[in-house]
Formats: sequence, C-alpha cells, structure tokens
Amino acid sequence: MVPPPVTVRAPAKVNLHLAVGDLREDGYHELMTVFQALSINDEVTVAQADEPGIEIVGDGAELVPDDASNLAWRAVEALAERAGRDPDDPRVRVVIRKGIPVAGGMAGGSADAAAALVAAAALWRMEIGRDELSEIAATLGSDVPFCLQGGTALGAGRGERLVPVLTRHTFHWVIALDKGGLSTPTVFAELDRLRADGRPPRVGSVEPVLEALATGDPRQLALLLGNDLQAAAVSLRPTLRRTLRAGVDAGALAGIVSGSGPTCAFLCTDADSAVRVAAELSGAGVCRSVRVAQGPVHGARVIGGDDTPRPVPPEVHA
Ligand SMILES: C[C@@](CO)(OP(=O)(O)O)[C@H](O)COP(=O)(O)OP(=O)(O)OC[C@H]1O[C@@H](n2ccc(N)nc2=O)[C@H](O)[C@@H]1O
Ligand SMILES: Nc1ncnc2c1ncn2[C@@H]1O[C@H](COP(=O)(O)OP(=O)(O)O)[C@@H](O)[C@H]1O
Repeated sequence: MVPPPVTVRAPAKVNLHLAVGDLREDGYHELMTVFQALSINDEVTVAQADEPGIEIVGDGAELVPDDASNLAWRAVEALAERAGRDPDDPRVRVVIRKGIPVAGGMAGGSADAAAALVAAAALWRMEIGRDELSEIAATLGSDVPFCLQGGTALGAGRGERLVPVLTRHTFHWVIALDKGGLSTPTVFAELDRLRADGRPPRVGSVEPVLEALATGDPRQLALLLGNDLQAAAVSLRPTLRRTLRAGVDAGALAGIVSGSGPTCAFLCTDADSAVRVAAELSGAGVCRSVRVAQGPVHGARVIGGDDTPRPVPPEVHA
C-alpha cells in the first residue's frame, strides 16, 4: 500500500544574540548565539512517487533551486542512506511551500531541510531519535539542527551544538522583509574585512540575554539584542540603517538585523503594539513587506499528527 504523503511545518529563526568569533581552518566562524524560532513557516510535503522530483511554491520560490542541490532534497537523500534505501533514487516527490523569506537571514533553506528530514522519517516509518536526526541535520547546514529543535536555544560551535533555553514568555516581533537577499558567506566575509580594517563593535556576553529570557521582560531583552553580523549586513546594504531606525520610530522596543540579514526583526512590548508597529512600518516605505510574528514556537513537526489522514495536496501526485 502506498503510504499517505507527510507534511511538516518548520519555523524561521531570529538570532537574539549572535557573537561571531574567529574564522576557523574549516572556513566556518566560531559562534555563540541565541536562536528563537518564530511563527513564520515553510511547509514541506514528502510523498512516495514513481516520478521523483521537487517543486517549490510561494514567496520567492523562483529563487530556490529545484534540483538535487535543494537542501530539502539533500536531506531526503541523507535520510535514505540511513534507511538503507538508494540515496540516488529515493522515489519521493517533495513540495516546498515558502513562507520564510529566501536568503533573508531567517534560515529558510535550513527549515526546509529540517522539515524534509522529519517528513521522510515519518513517511518511511523509521525508528530514529531526535539526536540522530540532529546529527544528520548538522551535516546539511549549521542552522538545520535548530530548525529541527525550535523553541529558544543557545548555539555554540558553528551554531549546531544546541542547549535549550527556558523562557516563560511569548515575545512579539515585527519582521521587515527587504527587497533582495544577502548571501551568508558574503556577509561573514564582509565582517572579516571590517575586522581587518578596524574594530567594529562586538556584542557583550550572552549571560544577561539568558537572564532576560528567564524573566520574560521584553524591555529588558530589547536592551540586550545584539548581532556581530549586523555591521557587515549594513555595510553591504546601507539602506538597512533606515529600516532599523524606522521600526524604532514606529514604536518597537528595539530592532536588529536577523542573522546575516537583510531581514530586520523588531521586538515589541505586546501583540497589540506589534500590530501598530507593523502598520506604521509598512507605511514608511523602507521595506518590501512587513509581518507580525511570535516566538518561541516549536521546531519541525508533522502537521496534524502522525496518524491523521491528510488530503493529498494538489501539487503532489503520489
Ligand atoms: C548566519 C546564520 C546565523 O544563524 O544564519 P543565517 O542568518 O544565514 O540564516 C548561520 O550561522 C548560517 O548558517 P547556515 O545558513 O546554515 O550556514 P551554512 O550553510 O552552514 O554555511 C554557509 C557559509 O556561511 C559561513 N559560515 C556559516 C556558519 C558559521 N558558523 N560560520 C561561517 O563562516 C561559511 O562561509 C559557510 O560556508
Ligand atoms: N530549500 C532550499 N534548498 C537549497 N537552497 C535553498 C533552499 N532555500 C533557499 N535556498 C538557497 O540558499 C540560499 C540561502 O537561503 P536561505 O536559507 O533562505 O537564507 P539564509 O541563509 O539567509 O537564512 C539562497 O541562495 C537560496 O536560494
């Protein structure tokens, strides 16, 4: 019998704190970061199929590769290998519905990879623990283990070594999407260049951020948001300075470039304030579009539960 397709939702992330250390010999930078998963999602459906393939729909779909280089496809191949299937012929069809801005510093590709891992594991009814999935996730990208885990987490190494952070509070965000993307390696390289030329400011220690998260006070957290990549993202995209100012002028507690950018994330006092800030920011003409989001949310999860029969989405032909 053909198993029903599995659809998994995976979240975007913002880095509340992103301390970038030195360039390592393997080409990565040592990081100390605090991730938070936000209620902006991609959905990935994996279906058994005689005609394998990948399809991407939604915002920015044309910017995402629809071949074997797609991270979701690579995730399926990696899991097929673990399942003892032929990784070169996994006999599935993958459909990605983009809700996360592409190349926006919100881990869209990583979310797709995390979702594809969970979906393929459920489709093939694999007995595989989250720890092992997380190990496979880390081989696909630094942010993929976090997209799997979700919530709020401290990330070390290149961001893949995670410890969950407990928070008692839901935080309310306004997200400003920029007109184009920024390439993550280019932004890291720009930071190296800025550091070789001078001393761009570095974020402080992470402990106060963890304390603010424990109290759940957005005002306290707002004072501590920090991102070492921000100077590099602003250097490559100077208009971000105006976007960051406009969000604070609109009433946000603080604004920050999300990861490698160019998306900007604004922390607000509460849900009502976030709606007001979003309305004013979208009228300011400084960004492509504006969304309201909350965090933390859970990581990659089957929608509706493993046993719930789901209709076949029109794009998927099992
Ligand atoms: C900057 C961050 C912050 O969370 O995310 P984004 O803002 O891009 O989403 C991450 O470190 C990005 O993670 P991810 O997008 O998974 O990057 P990877 O595929 O692992 O790496 C892409 C490239 O980014 C650079 N890179 C990435 C991670 C790291 N710790 N040091 C690096 O120098 C390297 O040049 C690497 O080749
Ligand atoms: N599912 C995906 N598979 C492979 N590449 C992707 C996928 N989604 C996005 N990309 C590509 O990866 C690059 C980074 O995109 P993304 O992960 O969305 O941003 P970021 O790394 O800034 O968080 C972009 O060039 C984009 O085309």
